[in-house]
Amino acid sequence: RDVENMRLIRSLVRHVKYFLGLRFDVSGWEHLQTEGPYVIISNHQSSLDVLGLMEILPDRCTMIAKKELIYAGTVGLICWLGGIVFINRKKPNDARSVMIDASKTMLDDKIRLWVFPEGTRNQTGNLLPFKKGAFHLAVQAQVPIIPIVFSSYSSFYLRKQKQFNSGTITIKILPKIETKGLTSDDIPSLIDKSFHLMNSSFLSISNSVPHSNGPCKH
Ligand SMILES: CCCCCCCCCCCCCCCC(=O)SCCNC(=O)CCNC(=O)[C@H](O)C(C)(C)COP(=O)(O)OP(=O)(O)OC[C@H]1O[C@@H](n2cnc3c(N)ncnc32)[C@H](O)[C@@H]1OP(=O)(O)O
Ligand SMILES: CCCCCCCC/C=C\CCCCCCCC(=O)OC[C@@H](O)COP(=O)(O)O
Repeated sequence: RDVENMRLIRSLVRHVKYFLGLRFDVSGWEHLQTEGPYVIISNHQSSLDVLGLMEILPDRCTMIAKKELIYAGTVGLICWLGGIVFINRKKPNDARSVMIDASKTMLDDKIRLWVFPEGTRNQTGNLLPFKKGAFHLAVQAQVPIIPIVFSSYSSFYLRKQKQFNSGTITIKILPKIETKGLTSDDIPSLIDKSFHLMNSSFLSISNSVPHSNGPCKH
C-alpha cells in the first residue's frame, strides 16, 4: 500500500479509453506544475471519471473515496494498493477525523489528494453544492486547491437509458487557489469561489464540445 503504486495503476488504466472509444481533450496542464502537496477538486459524474483522472494524475497523488469501494473486488484491492484514503460517509465524525489525519499525512509524506467535493456521482446538468471536507483539508494543510472540471458526459453516455457512444471529454485544469493564511472562517467564501468557478467552467465546456464521435463499434 503506497501512493507510488499509482504510477503503475495510472499507466494500466490509461489504456481503457481505447476500448470505450473515448478521447480526452485536456487544457491547463501548466496549472498542475505546482511543487509539493495540493488538493485537487473535480466534479463527479460517473465511474468513468476514473479514466479522466488517470489521464492527468500527477505523481504522488491519491484519492479520498467512500469506504464501500474496498469491498469492490479487484477495484477495491487496486484502491487499497494505491493508498486511497477511505471515509465512512455514514459516520461523518469519523470521516472528518480521517480527513484531519490526512491533512497531516499530506505534509509529512508529500502527498497530493484528489477529492470529489460533490460527495456523490451527479449527472443533473449542474454541480451539486460542495461538501466542506476538501476545503478544510486544504486550509488545515495550508496547501493550494487545484480545481479541475470534466465536461458533461450526457451527449454520449446516458446511464438510465443504457446508452453509450464513443465521445470526447474535455478536461479543464483551472489555476490554483491559494489557502496560505486562511482559517476555518474563510471556508464558506473559499467554497463559494471554487463552486462558481467550476460550475461556470462546467457549463461552458459542456456546451461547446461536439462530444459524440458516432456510435461505438463494439
Ligand atoms: C479496470 C479496473 C480499474 C480500477 C481502477 C481503480 C482506480 C482507483 C480510482 C478510484 C477513484 C475513487 C473515486 C471515489 C469517489 C468517491 O468515493 S466520492 C464519495 C466520497 N468522497 C466524499 O464524500 C468527499 C466529499 N465529502 C466531504 O468532504 C464531507 O465534508 C465529509 C468529510 C464526508 C463530511 O461529511 P458531512 O459531515 O456530511 O459534510 P459537510 O456538510 O461538508 O460538513 C458538516 C460540518 O462538518 C465540518 N467539517 C467537514 N469536514 C471537516 C474537516 N475535515 N475538518 C473540520 N470540520 C469539518 C463542516 O465545516 C460542517 O460544519 P459547519 O461549517 O456547517 O459548522
Ligand atoms: C458503458 C460503461 C460506462 C462505465 C464504464 C466505466 C469504466 C471505468 C473503468 C475503470 C474504472 C473502474 C473504477 C471504479 C471506481 C469507481 C469509483 C466511483 O465512482 O465510486 C462511486 C463514488 O464515487 C460515489 O458513490 P455514490 O455515487 O455516492 O454511490
